[in-house]
Amino acid sequence: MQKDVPTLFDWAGGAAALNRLTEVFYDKVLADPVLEPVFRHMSGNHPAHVAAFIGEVFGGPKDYSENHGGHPAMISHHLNRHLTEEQRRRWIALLLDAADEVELPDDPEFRSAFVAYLEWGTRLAKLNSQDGAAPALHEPMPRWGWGVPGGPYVPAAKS
Ligand code: HEM
Repeated sequence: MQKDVPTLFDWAGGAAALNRLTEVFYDKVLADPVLEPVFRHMSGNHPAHVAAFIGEVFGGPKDYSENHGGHPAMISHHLNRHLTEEQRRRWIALLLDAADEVELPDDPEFRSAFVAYLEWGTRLAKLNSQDGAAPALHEPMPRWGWGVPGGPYVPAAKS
């Protein structure tokens, strides 16, 4: 096991990198025929709030919990939105395009953890957006880690 494994937040490049990611992402969203109608009325702070949420999940500062209502607020934003599978998939596809564009780390270990979180989070958002969904609002903030790889890519030492 590696010593001093960075958080996903630090490895991604911290708040500046995640803010760049969501800025580029929501520009794509607003130019996308599938997602534009869903996000047409979002506030100008939406990209920064999503960056803060993901940052906290990835082990960064508790900005979303302390300043934006925490996990219950995030869940509530998705209630009754009736998100479709097509919208969910497009959301992930555009976020991964944005990740490449802003040059988030592309090591297999980081991208594996990143995609695993996005799959989990977007599927929950879709479930919670359907009629009759009754999500537990007081679940703690999720915390995402490296999973099986255990840490970022480390090149093999030359012998
Ligand atoms: C990991 C997955 C996701 C995360 C972490 C996430 C996070 C968030 C957060 C933090 C907010 C509140 C923003 C604010 O405070 O202004 C929000 C709102 C929202 N999210 Fe998500 N979300 C995810 C997936 C999705 C998906 C897949 C969709 C649709 C395809 C979606 C649609 C929305 C909408 C429509 C809002 C409200 C926008 C508005 O205020 O007009 N989310 N999301």
